[in-house]
Amino acid sequence: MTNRDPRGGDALDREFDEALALAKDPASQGRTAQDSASQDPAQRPGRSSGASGAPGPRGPHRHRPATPWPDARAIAARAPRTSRPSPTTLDGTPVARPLPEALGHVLAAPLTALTDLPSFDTSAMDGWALAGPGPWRLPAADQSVLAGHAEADPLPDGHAIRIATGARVPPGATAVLRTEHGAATGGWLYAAPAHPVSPGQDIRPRGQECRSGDLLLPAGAVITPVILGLAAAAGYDELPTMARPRVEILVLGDELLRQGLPHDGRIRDALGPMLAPWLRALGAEPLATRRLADDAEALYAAVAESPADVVLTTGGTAAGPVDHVHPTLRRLDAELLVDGVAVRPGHPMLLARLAPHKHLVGLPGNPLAAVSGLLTLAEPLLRTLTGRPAPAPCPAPLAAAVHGHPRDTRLVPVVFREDEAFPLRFNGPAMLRGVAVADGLAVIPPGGAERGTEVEMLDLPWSTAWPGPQE
Ligand SMILES: Nc1nc2c(c(=O)[nH]1)N[C@H]1C(S)=C(S)[C@@H](COP(=O)(O)OP(=O)(O)OC[C@H]3O[C@@H](n4cnc5c(N)ncnc54)[C@H](O)[C@@H]3O)O[C@H]1N2
Ligand code: MOO
Repeated sequence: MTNRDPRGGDALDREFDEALALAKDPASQGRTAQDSASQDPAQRPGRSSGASGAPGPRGPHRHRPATPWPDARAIAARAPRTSRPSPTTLDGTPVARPLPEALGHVLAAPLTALTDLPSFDTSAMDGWALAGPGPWRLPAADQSVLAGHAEADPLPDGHAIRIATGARVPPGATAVLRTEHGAATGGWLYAAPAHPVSPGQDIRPRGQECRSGDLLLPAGAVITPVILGLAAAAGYDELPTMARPRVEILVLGDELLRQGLPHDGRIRDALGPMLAPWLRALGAEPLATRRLADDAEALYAAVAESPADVVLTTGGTAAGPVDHVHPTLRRLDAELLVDGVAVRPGHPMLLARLAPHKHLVGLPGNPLAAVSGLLTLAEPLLRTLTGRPAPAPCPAPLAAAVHGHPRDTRLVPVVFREDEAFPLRFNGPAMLRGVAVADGLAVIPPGGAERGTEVEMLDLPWSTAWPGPQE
């Protein structure tokens, strides 16, 4: 929202530089934001969650005590658990989806095999099914056992018959001889001397991969194309999936244009196009992306009336004259679970409970700060709501030293090359240029990290399937 304090993202950099200077000043060493706030009662919270100890939505922002970044993520991941009857689906009922529609959803129940796989003894190669030691007598007519046909007649000892890959092996057959390893002459089949036949060779026995009832996948697996294939092979026509949390995106700001070039102090909305597909990749169902003017009443009505499980706002989180998110939350008597996070960029981000089953994530307006809020608060919240497991930590060594903030965690876009994470330029709070080419975001602890230090990495979810049509 442009018509307020014009500090914006550059102010962060100034604040950051000031903070670095402060950190070098021995007189200020060790004085934290928490300390500053505890000396100033005006900074203390209004209504806030006991879970987080996060401050309320009042007061200026510069020295507001912020929730440490790891705690903020943990609070977001826990938030739905305290208010939902079941951790599996939004109302506890799985949604059955036909296989073609199940891609990218989360399995709501373990996937158990409905059949043996293979479901019959099958030939692994094109060649001959044979019984006992050779040579083997071939049928008078040119007969073959083909895939997809009923079981062939039993094969007597000393006999062979042509067989195709995937065909049912006739009863009595003891092995399959590959076409290239045998010779048929004068009604007899001979194995090449270099390829003597061993019992069971090139027969896939029934149940080799699984028996009916075997556990193939646990509940909580994200359904990939391969899982669709496995489920079909195992006899499924539809899969039980978790209900997806519905998300409504409210993009705030009079200055935002939906098309064309920036002009007259107005800029393009960079978040509207990004958020719905990103949220879909995180397993949510975006209901709508609404652009709202800087109007307190419009925001109040939109949040109060939203049918979504999660309302996601962008902009308006700070302390400017048209930053309406905090006043709106106060008016709705929302419970602030996180109000400001000790992370750069993105520190004004917030998480509130509007009702037992309805949460609001407030992302800052600066685009990289919004990405930071998405990964810090929306991702763990949606992970719990969708029943997805927490990603396994995958730290990587930094290919270069990264300056840290004295108190706050930093999230820095990186690319991976030869097992090292290379920090990218263009990582300012208002910039998407770095993160657009990034493989992930490095989590830089307060104080920074030297070259070679292993730091946590946040994955970008582009490898995840995208359920449903794109907006
Ligand atoms: N007095 C203070 N001012 C600010 C603080 C603070 O602590 N005290 N924090 C700064 C930080 S850090 C950030 S981040 C921003 C967050 O501001 P808001 O969430 O209120 O966002 P806006 O003011 O609406 O916008 C900030 C900036 O981002 C641009 N913007 C907004 N929406 C979009 C969009 N959809 N696409 C592209 N760009 C967008 C907007 O034009 C502004 O330039 O507050 C600082 N101020
Ligand atoms: O500067 Mo703010 O950190 O962009 O979140």
